[in-house]
Amino acid sequence: MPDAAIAPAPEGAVPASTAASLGDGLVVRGIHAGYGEMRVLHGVDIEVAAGEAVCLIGANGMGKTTLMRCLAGLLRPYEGTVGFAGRNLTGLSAAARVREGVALVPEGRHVFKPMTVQENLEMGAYKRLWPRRDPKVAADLAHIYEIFPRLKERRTSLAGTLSGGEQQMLAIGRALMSRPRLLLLDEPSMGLAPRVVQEIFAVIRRISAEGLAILLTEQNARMAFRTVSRCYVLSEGQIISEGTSEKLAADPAVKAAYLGI
Ligand SMILES: Nc1ncnc2c1ncn2[C@@H]1O[C@H](COP(=O)(O)OP(=O)(O)OP(=O)(O)O)[C@@H](O)[C@H]1O
Repeated sequence: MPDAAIAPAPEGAVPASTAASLGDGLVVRGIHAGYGEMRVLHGVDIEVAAGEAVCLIGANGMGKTTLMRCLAGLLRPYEGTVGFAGRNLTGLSAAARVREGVALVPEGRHVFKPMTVQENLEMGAYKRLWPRRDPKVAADLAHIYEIFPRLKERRTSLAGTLSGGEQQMLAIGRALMSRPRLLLLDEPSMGLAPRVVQEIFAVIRRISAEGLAILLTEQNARMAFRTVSRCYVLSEGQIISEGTSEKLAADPAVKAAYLGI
């Protein structure tokens, strides 16, 4: 995982007026990104206001994960800017973005399998454990165990022995331990049974109601519409539609492509 600082952003790349108008939110402008010659994103603009829950809907391979990696600082875009809470994050490393309040729950979970559940959660708070232990870490751990009682039961188990749903809960809990102001969730329903997906989305609704801004990606539009207020539709690396969940859920093209109706 690249952790070194990536190229510094051009001065003032996120216009102050735009950043100010979004207050504490996320402002993404003109992101072009890909992998060498393989161009995936072609000028993506999105916004998430403070405390808002937004979904990026898209089928397989449309570039959702590529955008999330650009937002989290794991992939350097060819062009474009990422602003959050009025600050330009474009040139910052992934670790620096965590310090700015942006946490990613990656696609495929990526929990630390040889470590226990509790050790995984503490890893999410590593910036608060060293050089001096933040006394609030214990209270945050208790809060995560209250949200996910199953993780409390399994706190001494190795993460590699958890089910897929439990690993997803752990990945979310680990991200929350950094006390983010924006949570990026990349396809939290992937590979999970419908009952477990319901459980995960109930938690996402709860943490959203507690005031955390959320940007999630999903192929599962039905569940997303019930969870977020606004959505963007990403197709072949471009935003082709956006609006309230209500509006998009009623759009015949969206229904046909993402709801199978
Ligand atoms: N490391 C990589 N190197 C080269 N191409 C990649 C890499 N990662 C992804 N791609 C390609 O980039 C395109 C977009 O992939 P991305 O993972 O962003 O899509 P996605 O919308 O998240 O889809 P999925 O739901 O399958 O994860 C795909 O064609 C994919 O094959």
